[in-house]
Amino acid sequence: MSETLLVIEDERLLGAELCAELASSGWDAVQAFDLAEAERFLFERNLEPLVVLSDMNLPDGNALDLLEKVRKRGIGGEWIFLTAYGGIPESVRALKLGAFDFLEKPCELERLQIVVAGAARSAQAQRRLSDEERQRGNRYGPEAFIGRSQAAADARDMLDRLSKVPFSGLLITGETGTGKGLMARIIHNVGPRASGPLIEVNCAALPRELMEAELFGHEAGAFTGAKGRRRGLIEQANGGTLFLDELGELELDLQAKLLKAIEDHRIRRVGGERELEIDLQIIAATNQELQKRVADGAFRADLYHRLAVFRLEVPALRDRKEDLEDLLPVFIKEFNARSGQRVETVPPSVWSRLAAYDWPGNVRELRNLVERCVLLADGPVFPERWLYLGESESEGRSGAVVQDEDRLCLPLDGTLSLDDMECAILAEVLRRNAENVSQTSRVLGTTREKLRYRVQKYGLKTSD
Ligand SMILES: Nc1ncnc2c1ncn2[C@@H]1O[C@H](COP(=O)(O)OP(=O)(O)OP(=O)(O)O)[C@@H](O)[C@H]1O
Repeated sequence: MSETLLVIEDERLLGAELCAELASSGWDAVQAFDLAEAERFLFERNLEPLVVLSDMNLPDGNALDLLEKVRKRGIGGEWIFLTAYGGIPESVRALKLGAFDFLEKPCELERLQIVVAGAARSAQAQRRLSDEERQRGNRYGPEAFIGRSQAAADARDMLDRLSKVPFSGLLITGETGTGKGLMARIIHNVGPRASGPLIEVNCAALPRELMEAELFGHEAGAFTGAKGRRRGLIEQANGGTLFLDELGELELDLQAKLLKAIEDHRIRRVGGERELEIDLQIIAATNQELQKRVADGAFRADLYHRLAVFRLEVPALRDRKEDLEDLLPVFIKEFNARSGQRVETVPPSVWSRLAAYDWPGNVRELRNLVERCVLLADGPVFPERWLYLGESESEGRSGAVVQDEDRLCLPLDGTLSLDDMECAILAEVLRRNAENVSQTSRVLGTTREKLRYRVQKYGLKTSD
């Protein structure tokens, strides 16, 4: 896929010649005529060039000042300076700022190509390193999917197998909070694409009109508000993995575009003319019965079959409660380490209440519960009073959630997690609007998609 190279040159003819020469060797060359324009490309339009080829002295200042700003913002890419005068003091400053090389004007085209190719290799290596660094914190293998149940063991076995085969599509199904996202991260991290990026997208979190540009990217002016060119998430995931969470929420026309991208290994940015080659694996997750949506015509059968060649089904926690015995100590350890607490023992009464509960929010709910209890513990014993398990116990808690006709008061004393608060607010607003999703989303100033996602996440009741 062609990478972007920014030429900053006020001599229009020279700039155009350089762009043409570099475009002939596959670069997507973009020209800025002064520093202000270059700054807009870099800071407002997120151009992300791999290489910048810049004149040193421009009508509105010295390019080293721009390079300094770029470095301060942590923007990568290699810079090559074109200079006729490049005095020693400037060269020293340029090298301190990490300039890649200098080219004297007028420069030979052959030398230009050699220096630019070297800069591109160096910038690509830097990109890989920073991607790896970003992901190092969460590198894990199949053993990170904890649980002693047969279902958890089968899942680990499948994760291991899948990470060894070069699949292009995989579908993970399961209720909210069962660990679908965790599985996707494991497969990426132990598979052959681990050194590439892992890009996660929640298809329910964005309104339809933004989703297409998010996924496929756009060219400048492709639609009202499209300020500059933007690489889409599919393009960003090139060489790695694209994780599409809540795939069932993707609109039908975008499903068709996605299928085409998977089959042709090509995409076109919104408003773009050129096709860009892509090479990535797609992991999709859904907590809906996708087959039923296919039967209802709400989900394309061809995309479903393309992705469901490999399928992983994660059972609900209530169907593998023996996993609690492994999950609970791990989460306690995690939150002890984070908070400096030292919770060590779990009383039998707590164990029996956890085992009797049916966990509608699955492992996520358990993790949130452990976070709350560890943070609020007064000593080494896991505190039973902060369990708040399910509806029967939420009455104790709802004493704290005060309601009257037009307001809802939530305690800020740590007894409710952010998720608990969001759930309480949504449940109450839904109740006041006859459980109607459209009406409730209007009242809350959000989209139906976003609301529906949260309704499913918290298992709330609606009239739909
Ligand atoms: N078997 C497991 N072992 C360890 N941690 C787990 C396990 N299953 C889930 N988790 C943890 O529980 C939390 C919720 O999991 P995750 O986000 O992967 O669920 P999900 O199925 O993708 O949910 P959603 O459908 O709502 O996106 C995460 O913090 C995850 O790391």
